[in-house]
Formats: sequence, C-alpha cells, structure tokens
Amino acid sequence: MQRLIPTLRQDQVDEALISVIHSLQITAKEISFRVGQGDLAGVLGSTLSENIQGETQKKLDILSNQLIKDILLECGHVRAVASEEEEGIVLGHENGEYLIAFDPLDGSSNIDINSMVGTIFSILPVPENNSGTADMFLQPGRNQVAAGYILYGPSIMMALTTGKGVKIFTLDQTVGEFLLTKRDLAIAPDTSEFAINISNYRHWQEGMQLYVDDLLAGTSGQRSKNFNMRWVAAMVADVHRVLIRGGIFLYPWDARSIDKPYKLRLMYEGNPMAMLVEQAGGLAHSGDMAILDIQPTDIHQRVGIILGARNEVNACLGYLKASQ
Ligand SMILES: O=P(O)(O)OC[C@H]1O[C@](O)(COP(=O)(O)O)[C@@H](O)[C@@H]1O
Ligand SMILES: [Mg+2]
Ligand SMILES: [Mg+2]
Repeated sequence: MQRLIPTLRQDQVDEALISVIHSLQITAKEISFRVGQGDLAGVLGSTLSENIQGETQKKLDILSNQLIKDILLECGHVRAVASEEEEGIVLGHENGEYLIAFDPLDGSSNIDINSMVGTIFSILPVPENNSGTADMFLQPGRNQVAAGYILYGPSIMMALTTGKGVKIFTLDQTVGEFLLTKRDLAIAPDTSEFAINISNYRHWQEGMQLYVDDLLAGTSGQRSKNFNMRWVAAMVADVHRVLIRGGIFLYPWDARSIDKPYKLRLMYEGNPMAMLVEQAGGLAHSGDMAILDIQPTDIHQRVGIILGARNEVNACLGYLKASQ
C-alpha cells in the first residue's frame, strides 16, 4: 500500500503543500495517541474556559489546538492559521504560501463517552495582498487548494482532497505511516439515509419540517420510499459515513437563538467538507447557495449545511424553495 507523501508526489502536488500536509500528518499521530490513551493521559473532561463561540472547552480541544498550532507554525510554508479555538489568526512565516483554517477537535461532546471525534482542515493560498491580517482568510471555499479531516475512530483515517478526487489514508500504527486505502470516492446520487438532529425540529423553517416529515413518512408519504436515520453528533464522522456509503447530512437554519441561526462554522467545517463532498460528486449547499461560493466576512462565521447525495440535496432544496 502506498504511503501518503509518495501518493501526493505522484499526484504532482506542489512540494510546499506536501510539506503542510506532512505537518498535519504529524499532528494526527500526536492527537490520535492522546485520544487513544483517554483517561490514562488525563485528557478527558472540560476546562473552566470558553472559546470564541462561547462554548465550554474540553481539555482535548485545547490540547489538540495547541499541538496543531505549534506543529503547523514550525512548517516554513504556513503564513497563518485560524482555529475554532482561537479568537484571531496566528501568524507563521512571512513567506509562507498557505493559510490553514482548522477545527482541532470536532464532535467535542463525544470525547467523554469514548466516541468518534476528528480534526477538520482547510488549506487556502495566501492572497496577493499578504496583509498579515484575518482578511487573508476571507476567500470563498472554491479557492481551497486542499481540504480534509482526520477521524479518530476504531482506526485512524485521513480523508484528503487536493482537487483530484478524494482519497482515504489509514494510519498503520505498527509503522506510524498513513497508507492509501481508498481512492476516487464517489457519493451515489440517490440515498435512503439521512442525518439531522431531529430534536431541533420545532425550530426549523417550514420547508425543512415538510422535507423531514416526508422522509419519516417513508413509503406511505410523497417520497414513496423508506429512509433510515443516523446521527453520530460529530460532523466529521457523519460526513465520513456519507463519503463512504452515501447519504445526506444536514445542519440547517434554526430559530433557537437569534444571534446564532446556524451551528456549524464555514471556514473550518463547511468549506472543507463541501470541497470533499463536491470532489466525490455530491453537492454541498447552505440553503441559499453552494457553500463553496460563499464570500466569507468573518473567520468564525456560521453556515447552514445540506450536503451529500446530489439528488437528495436537490430534493431538500426543492422543499425549501416551495415553502418560501
Ligand atoms: O449538539 P448537536 O446538535 O448534536 O450538534 C452536533 C454537531 O456539533 C458539532 O459537534 C460541532 O463541532 P465542535 O465539536 O467542533 O464544536 C458537530 O461536529 C456536530 O455535527
Ligand atoms: Mg466542529
Ligand atoms: Mg471543535
């Protein structure tokens, strides 16, 4: 089986970008070791602090953030990083060619129950102005040169796209190398599996409620088809399932809180997952437009997410449109 770095060279990925991905590979090994040790490494549980989103930080959120930041900033090709756990950007090398936005630990609520968590990353080019401010990051996801995630599950996997399809690498813990285990992932256009946190039903727009009503009605409803539901409560794991066996994943607009109508973040959750999904032939939409076409205005902005099987995403958008 082929190793990660030679695979990237074969795909003619730029050496500077390979070096950034190599650094991410190191962080993956460091974090996965600590996740695996769990209580033995004293990494479970919450801290007394909150992040910029006002969410209580888990010990592993902080530790993963620090590890990724330290390792990426040592790589001479990183101009700056932006993280879910950092209010502002952190500058790296003045001549670095890339910007990395990341969610150091996605699915934080799963940490203490020994369930799936992951790291999500988005790699953007440094724009011409190279201003050294957060503005450098405010580029549509379409500009991403690479995106992916590391899933700390029963096995440790890296899903990666550099714009030439999606590949999955699995960490061989006996040699400490990520090996290519799947290539050319393709999401089937139709599905009968959906993922949404249905406890938010009463807060959704009418179109979303009607769409989910029809999924639940199965063969007795308009869709004349039964649907199955899954919810891991870690986007990284729910999207991984969509990439591997198809499906649709939704975290739509909801009216729980006026200043937070969306839960998930654009720069380090929506954009990287949207690039992976589009590269696998699926669709990724916010409810208003393709996620990758959104012009960001803030590194921590939130976004609606409807992604996965092409025909199913279009079916959902049809309900939203019809109820407007
Ligand atoms: O609490 P809910 O509605 O199940 O939300 C789960 C969602 O929240 C998240 O855990 C948010 O990510 P973080 O853990 O990085 O804050 C997503 O991974 C997941 O899809
Ligand atoms: Mg997250
Ligand atoms: Mg997180």
